[in-house]
Amino acid sequence: EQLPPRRSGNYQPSNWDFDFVQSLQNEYAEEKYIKRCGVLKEQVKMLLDEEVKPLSQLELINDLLRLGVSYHFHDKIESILSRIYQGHKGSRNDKDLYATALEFRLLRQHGFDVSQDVFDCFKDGKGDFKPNLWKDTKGMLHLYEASFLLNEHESTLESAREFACKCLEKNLDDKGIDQELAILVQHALELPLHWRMLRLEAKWFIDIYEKRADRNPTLLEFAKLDFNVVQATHLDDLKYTSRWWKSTRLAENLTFARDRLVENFFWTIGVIFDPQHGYCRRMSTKVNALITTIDDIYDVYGTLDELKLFTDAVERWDIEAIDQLPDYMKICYFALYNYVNEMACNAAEDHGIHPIHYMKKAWADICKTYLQEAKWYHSGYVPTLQEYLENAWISISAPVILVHAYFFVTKPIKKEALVCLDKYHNIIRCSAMILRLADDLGTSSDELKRGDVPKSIQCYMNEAGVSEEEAREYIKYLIGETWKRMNKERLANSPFSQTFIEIAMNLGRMAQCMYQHGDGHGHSNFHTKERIRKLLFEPIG
Ligand SMILES: CC1(C)[C@@H]2CC[C@@]1(C)[C@@H](OP(=O)([O-])OP(=O)([O-])[O-])C2
Ligand SMILES: [Mg+2]
Ligand SMILES: [Mg+2]
Ligand SMILES: [Mg+2]
Ligand SMILES: [Mg+2]
Ligand SMILES: [Mg+2]
Repeated sequence: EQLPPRRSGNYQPSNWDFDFVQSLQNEYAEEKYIKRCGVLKEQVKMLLDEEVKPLSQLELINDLLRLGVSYHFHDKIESILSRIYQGHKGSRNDKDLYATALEFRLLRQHGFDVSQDVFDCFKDGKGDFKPNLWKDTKGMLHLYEASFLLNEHESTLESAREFACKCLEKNLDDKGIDQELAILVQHALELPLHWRMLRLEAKWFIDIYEKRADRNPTLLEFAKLDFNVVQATHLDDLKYTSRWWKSTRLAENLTFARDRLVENFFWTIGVIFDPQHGYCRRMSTKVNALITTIDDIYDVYGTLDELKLFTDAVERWDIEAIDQLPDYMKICYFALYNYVNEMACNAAEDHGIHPIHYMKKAWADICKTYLQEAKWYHSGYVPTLQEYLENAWISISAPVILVHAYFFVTKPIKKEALVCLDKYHNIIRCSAMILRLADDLGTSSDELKRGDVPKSIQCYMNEAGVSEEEAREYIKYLIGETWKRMNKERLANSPFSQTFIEIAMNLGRMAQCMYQHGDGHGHSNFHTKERIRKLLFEPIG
């Protein structure tokens, strides 16, 4: 019978074509720069050794973190923070607000479970923060940033965030505010440091640091050179994935789907920028590209009957299932089956653990949630927010992304971690929820225009009878609530490595960055193009 007209995502062709990507050059891969970087790194290491005052040590560590070079000194930073943590544990806090907040944030950020009670000395008899603190803009700024490291039920940090927000917004209006501080305050109020994409933050902060009167010239040169050397590594990874994407021929055969190789790679920069993890970026880009294509088959192009066939084929994970599929699905299923099996083989270890079980389960799980959304769409059913989210934290693809990333960065694989992968451990659920909520804030307007399942915003509007503006505020509130749970996961003794936990948290950060100004992925907008140019195509001068 006459097929219903297929929807379209009205997606534009890719901003960057294959030849452009392959033509990109970056001189910072040359030996002379690598050597210079090594010399500067040793000099910066001595800076760390020479600092003896705890506050100076913390300030230097904070600069290293924000400049994006702390990954070079991970062990040294850990030992300095551990000594500070042990030294101040249980003793009465005699530092000013700025030092207290800076120490609290750095310790929590590195997994030290320092208590929120360190802030009690800044509260009055009624338990509120002392009003005379609001003039201390620098202290307020660091209290604000520290408050985002809170776990659930930490009321002191909740009130710290509210108090600091109010004071900082008021101080911004104050003509007398120090201009350098005002820039830091504006940046913080836009998005707290804890939620920011690390590479973008490094690029931004290097510019700020360059203008600081107390900058250390060696550290500045090192930060700029390291940023460029890392960028050269990323460019090699991008070129590899671009050749792979062309070889799949998915973009030319499935023209209804998003052709977003560079954006799919850009996600991996946000997830894991460390130069040594190029393999993870290359493989994760393949996963992202497959997800993007399959997501569009379910969201845009497939009829319900076709989608049931595809879902069944993925659940069976059997190349024979390809015969039951329509031609356009055959191409995609063949690519999924081959590339995932290939990645599983490469990740397989000798002690009899084969990743394919976990990888194919993740794909079956996501396709089932995709099918559920398609059924809701085609029946016109509007789920409650709860019903929608129980399905959508999986359909946003974070479990697929993180299960695969686990095998790309973990050697040897730990058996107890595999159980946590299989049942999607909390750190995966929190990361997925943040990605979902941020994605809906950024993409749901366009998705609804072309036709898609009602997203979290629309489900909440329908259920609570509120305006879109109020629903969006509520979704942002839920992102904040989810971060509290994710912060706790960092401190809990999880079966996962710090690297994997950072990957999960960075996926949430990347989502908030990608969708900060609307849909940065599908209709890659000005901000995404700018960010990709700054991070991937343009060395720091
Ligand atoms: C990498 C991703 C997070 C994943 C594939 C592309 C995305 C940007 C997003 O695409 P979207 O169509 O917005 O997902 P959904 O809303 O259809 O679940 C889902
Ligand atoms: Mg296209
Ligand atoms: Mg592209
Ligand atoms: Mg979609
Ligand atoms: Mg979808
Ligand atoms: Mg979306």
